[in-house]
Amino acid sequence: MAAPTTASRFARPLALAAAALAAGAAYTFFARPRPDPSPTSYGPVRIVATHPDASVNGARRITVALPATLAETLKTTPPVPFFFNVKNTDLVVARSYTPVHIDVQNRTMDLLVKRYKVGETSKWMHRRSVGDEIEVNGPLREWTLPAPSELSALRDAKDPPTLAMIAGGTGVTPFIQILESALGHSMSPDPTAAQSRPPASDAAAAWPRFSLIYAAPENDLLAKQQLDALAAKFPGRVSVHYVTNGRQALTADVLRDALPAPGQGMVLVCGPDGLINHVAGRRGWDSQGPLGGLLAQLGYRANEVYKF
Ligand SMILES: Cc1cc2nc3c(=O)[nH]c(=O)nc-3n(C[C@H](O)[C@H](O)[C@H](O)COP(=O)(O)OP(=O)(O)OC[C@H]3O[C@@H](n4cnc5c(N)ncnc54)[C@H](O)[C@@H]3O)c2cc1C
Repeated sequence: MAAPTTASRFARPLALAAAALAAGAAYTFFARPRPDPSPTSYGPVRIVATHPDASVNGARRITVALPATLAETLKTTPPVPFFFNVKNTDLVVARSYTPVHIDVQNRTMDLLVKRYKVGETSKWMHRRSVGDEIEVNGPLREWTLPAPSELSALRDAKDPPTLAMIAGGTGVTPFIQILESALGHSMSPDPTAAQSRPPASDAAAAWPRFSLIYAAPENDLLAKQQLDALAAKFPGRVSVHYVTNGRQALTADVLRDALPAPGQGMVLVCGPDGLINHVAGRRGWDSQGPLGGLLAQLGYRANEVYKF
């Protein structure tokens, strides 16, 4: 047999090396396990259900399976409210969504996503199907709800303090999350998920009373059935007031009736800019801005109010 030439002697090892490199690169791109989602990195979660919200035309409840590490984080009743960023991989933009139900037994969480006609990511989310993976980053927090005992504004409170929440549109989602966490009551429409929320153990549970004012058109009230069920289950502890005939119907009288008096609670406001301006004055880009609007007229102080 003829001795191999120098070229053919190197050809085989080079080919093997090239194949090994290619395999390594393929492993890096396709086979290496991607990290679970965390506050510092995006990771994949799989959609296991997606259904229209019963009360809103144009909103979907999207249930995703939680990877083990994320399920552990959320099982220990993390401080609320928290949200996840979801990457729209068609446009390489991200939008934030607030989980409205965590199921610890089945290791899932529900996002409630309203579809905006001119919104790209909400429409993209509505087009996702069961089995699709989405990239999420979280849980993230801009602010953490304190217990009443942590608030200097409540030092002279005479009544059991009330946590009041004023929401417009999808601004209700952090409040649904706070209520589920505080009361250990499932906010899933699925009755089999009723016992799957861990008992509340964080600052939210320390609030004796909750009052939610929810402003949105009648056919735009997200999770209305769950909110009504909550008010029925906890009479005296939870009250829900709907304002369905426009922002102008959110008057000082409506607020006076539904809110704790100044010094007797805390008021959270979340929704479109117009609603926040009307109720509590303009929020700064990276600050709360001065308290204004109806709450200032009614005598609340800035340290009793938080604007999302
Ligand atoms: C911390 C946080 C939590 C959020 N949680 C949720 C949630 O649980 N469910 C949910 O559906 N959305 C939530 N949002 C809003 C969400 O992140 C997106 O802004 C929304 O889905 C629209 O994105 P888009 O790309 O489809 O539309 P965009 O192109 O961003 O906007 C489309 C149009 O919708 C208007 N718009 C966007 N968001 C709102 C809003 N919240 N209220 C009124 N008008 C709005 C915009 O002004 C614009 O005219 C949250 C936002 C933040 C910052």
